[in-house]
Amino acid sequence: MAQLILVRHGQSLWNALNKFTGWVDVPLSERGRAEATIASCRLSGYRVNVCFTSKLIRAIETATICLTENDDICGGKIPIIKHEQPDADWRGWDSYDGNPAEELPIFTNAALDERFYGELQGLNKADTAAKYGNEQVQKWRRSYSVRPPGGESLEDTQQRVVAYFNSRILPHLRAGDNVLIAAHGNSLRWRSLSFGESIIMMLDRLSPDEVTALELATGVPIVYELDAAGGSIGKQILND
Ligand SMILES: O=C(O)[C@@H](CO)OP(=O)(O)O
Repeated sequence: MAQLILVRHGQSLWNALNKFTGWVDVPLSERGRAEATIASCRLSGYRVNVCFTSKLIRAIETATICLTENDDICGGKIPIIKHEQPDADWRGWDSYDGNPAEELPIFTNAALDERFYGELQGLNKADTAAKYGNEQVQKWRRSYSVRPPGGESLEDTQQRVVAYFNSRILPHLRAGDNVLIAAHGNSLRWRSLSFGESIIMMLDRLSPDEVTALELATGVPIVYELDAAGGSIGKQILND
């Protein structure tokens, strides 16, 4: 049995300003870093074997704070960030095979990035609602299939997240590793997770309406207990 821990990044500087952020790489605010520290405390007693984050700094910061402010979580290992998608001018600068006995990998991949908000990125959410109407903005933000102008729908986001989850993360869970994923509101707002050809892993049995209404708090870990097949047999939200 393995544990899957999901955490939405702590508050970013643009969350604080109520701006559409998407793929814009905005760091955590002071409050966001404090939220990640609190998440780390709430995870005391839990043990993580491998971590996955998006490529965005707010998720990476959250993961590193969670894993370094509480020694127990890594079981004494050193977390090492491993970029799965090096930049075009990468010259092997972070090349290192690693030592699994001493190090805990934090894999970063754009597949876990926030939903791409296209032309809305950088705009204030309240100003945008005043300009286009609440209903339209709510559709862009929370409907399942509607894309914001030039951006991704929740469905588009979910497809890339689930494909990555199945190929990279699920094998770790099946092998019994406890996994921490630090990512984003829309990349964690999964309706279901498929396992191979069939959907056998319904972490939360949510309808499309329920999934779009789901709001994840920043910096609050959600722990799923999984059975050997990867099905959810328990869920705990660590918010107190
Ligand atoms: O701006 C964003 O990237 C996201 C998360 O903060 O916003 P929303 O809540 O509208 O999905």
